[in-house]
Amino acid sequence: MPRYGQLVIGPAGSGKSSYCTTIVHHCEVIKRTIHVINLDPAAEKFDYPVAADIRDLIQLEDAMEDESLQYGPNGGLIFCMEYFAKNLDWLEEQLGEHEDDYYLFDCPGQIELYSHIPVMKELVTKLANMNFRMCSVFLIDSQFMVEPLKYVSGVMAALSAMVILETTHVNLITKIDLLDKHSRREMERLLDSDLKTLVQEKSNDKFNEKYSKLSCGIADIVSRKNIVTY
Ligand SMILES: Nc1nc2c(ncn2[C@@H]2O[C@H](COP(=O)(O)OP(=O)(O)OP(=O)(O)O)[C@@H](O)[C@H]2O)c(=O)[nH]1
Repeated sequence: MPRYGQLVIGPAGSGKSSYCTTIVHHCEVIKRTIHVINLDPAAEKFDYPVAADIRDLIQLEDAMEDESLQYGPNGGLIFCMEYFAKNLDWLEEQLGEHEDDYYLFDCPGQIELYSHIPVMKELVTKLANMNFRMCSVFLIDSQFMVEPLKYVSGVMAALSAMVILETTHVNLITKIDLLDKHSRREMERLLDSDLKTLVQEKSNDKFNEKYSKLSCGIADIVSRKNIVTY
C-alpha cells in the first residue's frame, strides 16, 4: 500500500515548523496518526513530537567544528544535507512500515536545496521508491506578497522548487495575520491582477528603468502560464 506525506519546504523563517505543529494538532483532532521527521540539521527546538531527527545522523556543529572541513553555517548545512543524501537508508530504517499513517518532512530553508543542489530531488526519488506519494508544500511569508517585485521573486523561488522536485505542489502563504488592512488589499490585488501591469507600475523609477523590461518579461511569463494559480 502506498504511504502519503508532505515535504514542507520554503525559505528560512517562512513558518515550516509552525505549519507542522498545526497539522499535528489537526491530526490529533481527526484521530489520524502522523509522524513528523525533522530534516534540518541546524534545528534547535520543536513544538511537535519528532518521530525521526536528521540530527541523530549528522548535526550542523559536526560540519562547523571539524578542523578539516571548517564550514560556516551555510556551507555546513549543505555538507550535512549531502551527507544525508548519501545515507538515505538511514531514513528508511527510521520510517519503518506504518502503512496508513501520514508523514511530514520538515525541511531546511536554504534556497539552494530547491534550485540546483540535487539532495532534495534524491530524497523525493528515494521516497517514491519506498512507495511514498509525496506532495510539496512551499510556504512563503506574506511579506513577499505585498509588493509586485518581491512577489515575482517569491513566485520564481516556488517555481524553482516545483520544477526541481517534480512532485504535486501547493504554495501556501503564511503570517497573513501580521498584515494590516492595506497590505491585505495589496496582496489580493497581486493575486488577482495582471502581474505584468503591476510590475510595470513599480518599474518606472530611475533605478529600475534599466531592468524594467526584464522584470516585465518575467512577470508576463509568470502570469501567462498561470503559474501563480498552481
Ligand atoms: N504571526 C505569525 N507568526 C508565524 C506564523 N507562522 C510562523 N510564525 C512565526 O515565525 C517564526 C518562524 O517560524 P518557524 O515555524 O520556526 O519557521 P521555519 O520556516 O520552520 O524556520 P527555519 O526552520 O528557521 O527555516 C516563529 O517565530 C513563528 O512563531 C504565522 O502564520 N503567523
